[in-house]
Amino acid sequence: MPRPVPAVLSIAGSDSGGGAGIQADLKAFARCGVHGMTAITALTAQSTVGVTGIHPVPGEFIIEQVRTVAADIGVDAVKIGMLGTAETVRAVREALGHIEDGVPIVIDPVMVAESGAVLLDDEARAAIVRELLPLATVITPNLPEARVLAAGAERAGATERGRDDVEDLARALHGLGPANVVVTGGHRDEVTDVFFDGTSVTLLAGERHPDGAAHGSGCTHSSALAAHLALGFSPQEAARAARRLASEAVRDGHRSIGRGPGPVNVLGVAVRAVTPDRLARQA
Ligand SMILES: Nc1ncnc2c1ncn2[C@@H]1O[C@H](COP(=O)(O)OP(=O)(O)OP(=O)(O)O)[C@@H](O)[C@H]1O
Ligand SMILES: Cc1ncc(COP(=O)(O)O)c(N)n1
Repeated sequence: MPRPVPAVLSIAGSDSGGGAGIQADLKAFARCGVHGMTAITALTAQSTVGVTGIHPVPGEFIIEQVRTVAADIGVDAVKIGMLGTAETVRAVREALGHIEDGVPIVIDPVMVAESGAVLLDDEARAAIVRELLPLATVITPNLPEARVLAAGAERAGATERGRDDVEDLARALHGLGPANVVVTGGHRDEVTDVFFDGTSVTLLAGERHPDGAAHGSGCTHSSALAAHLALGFSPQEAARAARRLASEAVRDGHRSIGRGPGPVNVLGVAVRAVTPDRLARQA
């Protein structure tokens, strides 16, 4: 029987502070109207201020999480976030073997948390480039992540271009194998996402919300993008929708939750908490 709504799988880390990682992914999936599922790669003890510990999930158990949901529910799109170690990258590569060919895969090459904590070691970065990027329908690095990945591409002789032009970065990253590249704009003044499909560059512009809260913006963006692919949108349409949703989530973000960069709020536009006071006023 066909699924009543698409089912989207996040293979990513847990943020105990609830701002990024799988916690952000599930909220973004709910906002997009798809059924969200998770295969957790690592537990982080994390707040808005920093990460005090990382507990990787054994590779075999990452594979088991994916195999179990794929066998029963099925998967219409995959989003891959924090991986952390090369062993995890290899396990995720193997886990993808349990998902049908042709299912869209969105990879957000998470390297550093908004708070500055390092979430990916050097060996894992090389493994992502080698084992996962060629399988991606879309990759969604932010500007610093794009620079790091493109530097690897230059060493491999894939590009001779200047590294600081964002369009050139997107082209260089396309050379690493993904079908489409979005370099997200959160780290640039004009906050324009740059989309490249191997033929042409499209600039995805929108409003900038300098006073918003952006912890989890990248996770929200890549999950919304995967959800829109599962809903049948083209990669470019999905990237445009994801940019809009992430931007609204930053605008509605909670700056006063925690002492560091506050979490995005992707459900803020749609949901109002019912408090005893509000309920009494309505009665
Ligand atoms: N201040 C902002 N105003 C509007 N949109 C924003 C803002 N900051 C980020 N975005 C949007 O959010 C999405 C994620 O971009 P960003 O570059 O922040 O990702 P990221 O750095 O990977 O996020 P994270 O901080 O979660 O790792 C993009 O579509 C981007 O345009
Ligand atoms: C588990 C996990 N995954 C991803 C991020 C990146 O998100 P951000 O850069 O917004 O902190 C994070 N902080 N934690």
